[in-house]
Amino acid sequence: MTRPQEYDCIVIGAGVQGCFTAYELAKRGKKTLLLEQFILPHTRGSSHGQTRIIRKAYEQDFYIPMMNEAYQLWAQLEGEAGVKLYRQTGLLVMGPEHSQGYKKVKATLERNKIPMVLLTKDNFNQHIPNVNLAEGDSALVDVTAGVLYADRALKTAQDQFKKLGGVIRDNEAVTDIQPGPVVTVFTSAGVYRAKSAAITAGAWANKLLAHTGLQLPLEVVKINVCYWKEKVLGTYHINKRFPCFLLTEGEESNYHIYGLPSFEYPGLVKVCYHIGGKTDPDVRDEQTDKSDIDILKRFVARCVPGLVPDPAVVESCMYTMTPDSHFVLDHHPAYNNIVIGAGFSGHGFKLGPLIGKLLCELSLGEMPSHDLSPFRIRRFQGTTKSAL
Ligand SMILES: Cc1cc2nc3c(=O)[nH]c(=O)nc-3n(C[C@H](O)[C@H](O)[C@H](O)COP(=O)(O)OP(=O)(O)OC[C@H]3O[C@@H](n4cnc5c(N)ncnc54)[C@H](O)[C@@H]3O)c2cc1C
Ligand SMILES: O=C(O)[C@@H]1CCCC=N1
Repeated sequence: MTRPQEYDCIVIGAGVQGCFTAYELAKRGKKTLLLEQFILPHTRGSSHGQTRIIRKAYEQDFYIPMMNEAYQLWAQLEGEAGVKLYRQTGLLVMGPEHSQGYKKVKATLERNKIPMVLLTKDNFNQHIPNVNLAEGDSALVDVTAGVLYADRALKTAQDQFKKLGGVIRDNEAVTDIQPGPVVTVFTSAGVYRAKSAAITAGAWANKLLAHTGLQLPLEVVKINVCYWKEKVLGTYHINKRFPCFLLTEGEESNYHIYGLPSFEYPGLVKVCYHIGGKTDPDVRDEQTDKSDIDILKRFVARCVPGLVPDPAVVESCMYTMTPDSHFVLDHHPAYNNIVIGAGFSGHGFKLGPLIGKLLCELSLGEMPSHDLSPFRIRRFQGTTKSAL
């Protein structure tokens, strides 16, 4: 029998969080193995596709220092790799003026002195043509927000990791984890041992954690990623400075609608619903709920009149939700040398480089460089299942 290969750290799952965790560990000189169940690149998890929104418009203050550093880390990676990963578009935030969500986002931006433009009913269409602001809604623009080139970002993180000597083994599913002072990881193709392991398995987190006797209160949902055709080509194009947009709340569940300008597919604008039907990641496509598409059709017809109100393309992606929609970034409660990055709740991409840095710090037993109390497992007291 061949001896297990030895590493400083094994990262399980090569989505955005695993790629950046592995890259940070390699930057710190650690011999690192990144394991991925599918052949890379793939479209079965949560990190695929060409675009993601980056923004500071959050309801909670604690994301602001994290986002400040995330922007710096994205720029640093662009410089190191000589690749463009971010394009500024601004994010239009719309919602009823006195609603909780809208007020909270506006207050967070104001309190933290984030560049922002408040739009009025009268000047709204000068700035944002071809969009109907709903009756009673207010609007603001988070100026530094924009688009991240998601697939390109993943490839860049993987390439930089490999340049630093990191090893990626794809098409190799982890089948068991044996915790201990040295962690042993069994895959479909071999056995590996390391001083520490990072579990960044996205929608499969609980399946992996079951091997360590832990279950987190995570719910996996399938998101229908919808693209809508412009009636006149270019109306909502990124080059015409059409921004990303987000609805905080409003009539008919509008809280959950967001969009990006056209450019990734010619003539198509991405407009999606932030809620999906429950699914199992191994049989994602058995979830066929399309009730979100009816909500989106009505929104598009009413508020984005330059689009055909029927989706031209529908792709699939998954969110892994926590009960409070904040992430899990923590040590395993029973095994300090296993760290967990999970439950990114549909908004973790923009923070990928920082999450990689934080999981790396946790793996190395260092004090994390941001306050991780909102992301601790113990906040779920009573809802985690442990067989330990
Ligand atoms: C439609 C959509 C739109 C989004 N929009 C935004 C946005 O605008 N802005 C933003 O910031 N975020 C956004 N997000 C959220 C963001 O994309 C996710 O939070 C992020 O991609 C999660 O990354 P991850 O690495 O945790 O998961 P994943 O990308 O799913 O990575 C986990 C990996 O682990 C692998 N794996 C699992 N089990 C095993 C195993 N046993 N062995 C080996 N490998 C395994 C999987 O195959 C997978 O590749 C969006 C998500 C979706 C779906
Ligand atoms: O994280 C984000 O910025 C976006 C916003 C809307 C829903 C999904 N992700």
